[in-house]
Amino acid sequence: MRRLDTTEEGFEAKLRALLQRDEAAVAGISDSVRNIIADVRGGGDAKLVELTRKLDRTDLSCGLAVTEQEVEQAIAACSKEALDALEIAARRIEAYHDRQRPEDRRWIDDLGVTLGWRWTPLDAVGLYVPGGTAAYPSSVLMNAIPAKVAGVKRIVIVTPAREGKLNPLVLAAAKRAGVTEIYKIGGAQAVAALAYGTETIKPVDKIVGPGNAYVAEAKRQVFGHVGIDSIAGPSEITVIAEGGIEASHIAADLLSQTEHDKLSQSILLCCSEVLASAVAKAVEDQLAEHPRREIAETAWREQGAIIMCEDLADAARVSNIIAPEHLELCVRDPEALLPLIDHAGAVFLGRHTPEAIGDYVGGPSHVLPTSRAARFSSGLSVLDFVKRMSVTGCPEKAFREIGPVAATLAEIEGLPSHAASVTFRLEE
Ligand SMILES: NC(=O)c1ccc[n+]([C@@H]2O[C@H](COP(=O)([O-])OP(=O)(O)OC[C@H]3O[C@@H](n4cnc5c(N)ncnc54)[C@H](O)[C@@H]3O)[C@@H](O)[C@H]2O)c1
Ligand SMILES: N[C@H](CO)Cc1c[nH]c[nH+]1
Ligand SMILES: [Zn+2]
Repeated sequence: MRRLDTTEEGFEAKLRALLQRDEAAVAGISDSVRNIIADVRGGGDAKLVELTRKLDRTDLSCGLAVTEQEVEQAIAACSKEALDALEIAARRIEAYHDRQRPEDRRWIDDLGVTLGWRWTPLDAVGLYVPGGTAAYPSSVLMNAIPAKVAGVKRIVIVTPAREGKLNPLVLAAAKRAGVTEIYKIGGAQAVAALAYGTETIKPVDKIVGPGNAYVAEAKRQVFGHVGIDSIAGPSEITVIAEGGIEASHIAADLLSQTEHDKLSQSILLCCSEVLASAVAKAVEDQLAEHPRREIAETAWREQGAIIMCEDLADAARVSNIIAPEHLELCVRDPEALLPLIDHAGAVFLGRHTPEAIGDYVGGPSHVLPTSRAARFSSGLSVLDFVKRMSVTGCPEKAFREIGPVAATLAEIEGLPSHAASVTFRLEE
């Protein structure tokens, strides 16, 4: 873990170096991801079976797809408590995303031209649900519900089966959210299969969802051939905390994201030395007992940081440079600080809103931009699953008014058929 102070010399350069984390990691894996994608394009199902045997120790020679019977058996194996929790989360996520449906617009301008736009859903989307070191039923809901609300008809999940097993609640969540196909594949090979198709898996139009560095890099590489959402890679959290907040709570919040991945990043911004030291100690105490210690400790030691700031406004300034996936405002008056925050995937207000609420049950999707992508992109939403088509309609009178403008500009651009398509009609 690094200790920094915003008043020290060269602070911004040191901060930017700290944030450079997965560029370095990606540099090491981008060639192997490229090879995996090429292999799957050339080798189809057989290559998927071979790579899954090697990387996930799972034999898929009997089939890649999860059957309806497997889904029903999985649901029967889930406890009532788990299914009830899933249902409450699903309803809250649906209610939030229902409000995100964009509206069509139509109007007639001064010249009588009909103008507007229509939103239409994508035909087929692929949702990546991580499954390497943990199972993520919550990510099924957070990916699939926005797609369903948008009206996507074909919703395909890929998720790795660790040693042949899928978490039953992952399948229950897929059924609850209206997923149409599920394949037991993960990593870059799953992204390649969704993008280019295989004998069994028809290609999709867009691939969304979080995953580790292999998944994030594969999405980057297939972008253009298919659409993608943001790059939602190894999880991150920044906490702005004020003195007086319980240190063990903040420590748990920081570890809640380092426990995802060795490449995860947790950063505390605070103005109190007493709090900074108490949180550092509480993190060590919690790590000592941590069931995922190797992952959480590596991420905290390699990428974690405590940054001393002059005041809350200074902390907000630093947070905007970090542009974290998740930002907790653990302060007495979070609403007063919120207007100073410009870049974060999701913001959590006040000490009773730990980030884990957002991971499971708050309502917004937890699929969020990482690695500073919150500077230019947003978390997954209904808008990721729809497109906007513009609409223009000229009655003859309006055509005769604006047609000559089009013809003039077409002539200037040296495009005679463009001009003719207008002038022929004007001469009618
Ligand atoms: N940003 C978000 O919205 C968000 C949400 C949930 C989870 N996450 C992140 O998702 C990630 C989940 O990671 P995970 O590893 O548990 O699951 P994962 O499903 O993302 O990755 C597992 C796959 O990685 C591939 N892989 C692993 N090692 C490989 C190697 N050496 N060569 C080639 N391929 C390899 C394998 O194919 C395996 O199936 C974490 O980084 C977590 O922080 C992010
Ligand atoms: N924090 C993750 C997004 O970075 C989402 C998640 C799912 N389960 C637990 N956490
Ligand atoms: Zn999480």
